[in-house]
Amino acid sequence: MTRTDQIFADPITRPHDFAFDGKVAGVFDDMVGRSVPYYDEIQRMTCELAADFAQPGSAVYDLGCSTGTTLLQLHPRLDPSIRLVGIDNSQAMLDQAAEKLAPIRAQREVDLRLADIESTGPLPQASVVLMVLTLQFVRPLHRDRIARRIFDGMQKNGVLIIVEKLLSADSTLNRLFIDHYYDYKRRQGYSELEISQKREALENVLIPYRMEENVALLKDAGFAHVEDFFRWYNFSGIVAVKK
Ligand SMILES: Nc1ncnc2c1ncn2[C@@H]1O[C@H](C[S@+](CC[C@H]([NH3+])C(=O)[O-])CC(=O)[O-])[C@@H](O)[C@H]1O
Ligand SMILES: O=C(O)C(=O)Cc1ccccc1
Repeated sequence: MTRTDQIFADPITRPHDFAFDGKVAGVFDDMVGRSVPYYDEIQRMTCELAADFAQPGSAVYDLGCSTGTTLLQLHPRLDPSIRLVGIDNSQAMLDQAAEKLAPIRAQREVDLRLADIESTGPLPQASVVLMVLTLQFVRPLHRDRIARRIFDGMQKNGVLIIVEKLLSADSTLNRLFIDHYYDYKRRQGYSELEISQKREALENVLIPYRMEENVALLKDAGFAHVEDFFRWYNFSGIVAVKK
């Protein structure tokens, strides 16, 4: 059961970096639903595309699976021979995911693993790998290696789907996109204090790339075709196909 996000509602006396701890995990579905424009539609599109490319007998990996929202929505669209693997480095998130995914475990193999994406090994039998709002939390130094490792282990005709917050290459547009994004947060009921305290907490941990940097990252890793399938100001969805 998810509660309303009040994490940044009161003044914070000792500022600290944003962490996916127990407090955040308990309100995460409300937080992400009110903080990411078109979150439900992004989930739907991600699941549609994942189902298009998921091959029977293969595995679908969700890196940074959080509370298991994507895996749960994916389940009814996939052949029962397909194994679901959720990876996250927050035990509190995985506890929420285990609860949410319990009902489907009788029908399919679901593996939830506590691991750091920056140091996990190859992902065997992957036809689809998802990173929905996760790559942006990986330290830039590690992003190339992770993309290459995902590509190397992936089956032919497989896909990597990433959803990312973006930086605009143009400073004026960048400011305007962020202004419109904060207007969106206000419409979702977040106060000025909540918006500014969360911005500060995320500053060193959520590091957005420009669209061109993400495309180059995926192409350099080996993906033959890279295409954006979603865009709302500074949020994007990108699908990368291995031929
Ligand atoms: N190095 C890492 N290794 C493993 N997990 C990590 C790492 N860094 C961050 N995470 C995990 O990645 C997730 C990012 S949230 C994903 C939303 C979800 N995909 C959704 O579609 O609802 C995005 C957001 O909150 O904006 C968190 O659960 C972290 O614990
Ligand atoms: O709130 C933000 O600024 C975001 O980019 C989305 C988000 C959602 C949940 C946790 C961290 C960031």
